[in-house]
Amino acid sequence: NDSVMKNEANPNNWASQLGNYAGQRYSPLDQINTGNVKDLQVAWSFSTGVLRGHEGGPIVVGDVMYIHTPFPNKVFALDLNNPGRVIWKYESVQDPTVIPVMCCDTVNRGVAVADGKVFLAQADNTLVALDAKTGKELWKAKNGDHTKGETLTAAPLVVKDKVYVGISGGEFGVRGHLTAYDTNSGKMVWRAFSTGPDTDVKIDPQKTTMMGKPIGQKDLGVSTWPGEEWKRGGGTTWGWYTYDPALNLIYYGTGNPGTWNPVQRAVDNDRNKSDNKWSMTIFARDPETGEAKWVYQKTPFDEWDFDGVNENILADIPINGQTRKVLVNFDRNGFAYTLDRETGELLVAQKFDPTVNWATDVDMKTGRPNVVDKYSTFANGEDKNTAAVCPAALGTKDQQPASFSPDTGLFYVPTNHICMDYEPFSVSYTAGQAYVGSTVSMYPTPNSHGGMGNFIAWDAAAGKIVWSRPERFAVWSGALSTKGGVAYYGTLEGYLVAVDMKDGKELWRFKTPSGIIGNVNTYTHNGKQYVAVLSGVGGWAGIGLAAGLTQESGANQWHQAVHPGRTGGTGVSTAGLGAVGAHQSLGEYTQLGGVLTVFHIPDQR
Ligand SMILES: O=C(O)c1cc(C(=O)O)c2c(n1)C(=O)C(=O)c1cc(C(=O)O)[nH]c1-2
Repeated sequence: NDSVMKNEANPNNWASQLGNYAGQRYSPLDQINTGNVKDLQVAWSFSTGVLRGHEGGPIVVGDVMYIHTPFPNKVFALDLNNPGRVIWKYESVQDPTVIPVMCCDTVNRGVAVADGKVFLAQADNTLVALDAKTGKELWKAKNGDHTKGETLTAAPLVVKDKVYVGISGGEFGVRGHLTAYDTNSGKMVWRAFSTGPDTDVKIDPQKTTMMGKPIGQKDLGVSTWPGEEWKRGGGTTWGWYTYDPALNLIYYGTGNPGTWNPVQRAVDNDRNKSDNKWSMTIFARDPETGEAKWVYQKTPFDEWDFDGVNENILADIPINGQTRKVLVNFDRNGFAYTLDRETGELLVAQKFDPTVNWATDVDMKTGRPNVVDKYSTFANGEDKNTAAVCPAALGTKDQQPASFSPDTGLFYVPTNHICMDYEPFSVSYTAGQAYVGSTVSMYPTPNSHGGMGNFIAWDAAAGKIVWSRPERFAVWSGALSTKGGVAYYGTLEGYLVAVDMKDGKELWRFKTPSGIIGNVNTYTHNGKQYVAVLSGVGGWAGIGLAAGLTQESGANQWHQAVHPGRTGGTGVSTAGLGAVGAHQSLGEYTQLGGVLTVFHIPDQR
């Protein structure tokens, strides 16, 4: 899209959620740098008036900043010439019965701005286009049905004359898809499913490649599932989407394969027949037609809820002395993958946390993980209670997007440091009811630094951690790297932290009003650089606070919701699908509340 490219090319803007089509979350601004970041102070702040988890971040185009909230998905256009003045406000009317079918808090990862329009994907599956000047509704499209467990949380992507949206609901047996709508009319142009026959998935087995070769076999999206399980096969698309204009390919990943109980997804009780394709898969698709150019499945036959939806960051980096056009993915499963983004060739697959134990490594010939039996939750055709799997279902990284700096050639990655006990059980499918089929409890990685997060620098050519900073809680906020040599991230306690990109040394921190699960952005206004972030604790990591699950009673209520008919299990430790136990003490550090905070160096210009 010409307007997106033009806005992104101007470093005064922060034009899209991930900063640019490549998803790099890097800014060439350097007024705020390693020498002066210690002088950063609050310039202004703005309350969104909404509680619960604030993901995503502010978009800045020219003199206007656009921010959004979790359900009910308000959007504000703010005047930067009169900081915080509301130019317009959009507030949808949504059926609140959408809230209980959102698995991991009522989050929204932000709006897209293109062609004078603001695109918002509402929780209730409405995709709406607003006039960027006035906030008036231009059109609406219906992308799903929450009574079947379908919701929207992901940020839309605009390429040329189409806007792309995914779908959430993997925990409700939703069948995932990515859908393209015409930006002018809101008419659906194509929809590509994640499971099912090749025609639905837009795979041509003779042309679409996997590990460099045509897939060959037909309809693997059906045959790798027992019976009709693919119809409730998850593979939802609630993460981030990136785009390479030169190759004309869009990239995104698919989530967990429906129920978390692997037995119900096994063909003939044989894991080797049960890849559950195309869940947990990176897709490279033609944006015009949706046809899949290549695919790569990271976790075939998932047994741990390692959704493969994390952002695919596009970068050109030297590998073995040759500059390669790569895609780098920090997966929930704890492996960081470097692939050739034109062909899907797997170049590097290494753990980005050494404590990851469910697989020893990735076979570079087949691209498949070598699973450690002890941590499998499936054995001899039966489900198996398994303790001390690392990472937990929260993943070594979840939705929190990483950053790539072309200056250092390194990736700056917010990570989790949490393990789990996993107890699968049989669950029957009812549309609109949770289809989880596992009790999970989570806790800090044992025998480690005691905390539940790390912020790391990663070399994607070597597959190695360059430096790592331990954090008390999961680092659930998106990172920013800058030409000024400073990287930023937020913590669940609410600190915005600035570190030296060279060695990870802390340069500055500030406690914002609530825990940060939003993404840090930067822009300039009237020639001066600002850093901005949304606070508002929540998301899956903060679900205990967001949904009031820290009390035993609340915990059991949630437990009952996802495990109807069962008793409270071990109470608080398994609540919120296991996330509450891990982050039990979060309430000692922060409370709910959505606030935008904008920082500057006061005496700069
Ligand atoms: O399977 C799904 O459809 C689905 C959706 C979402 C979502 O839309 O937020 C999450 C997850 N799964 C999930 O597995 C997960 O870890 C998660 C974390 C978060 C969050 O915002 O903190 N959302 C989601």
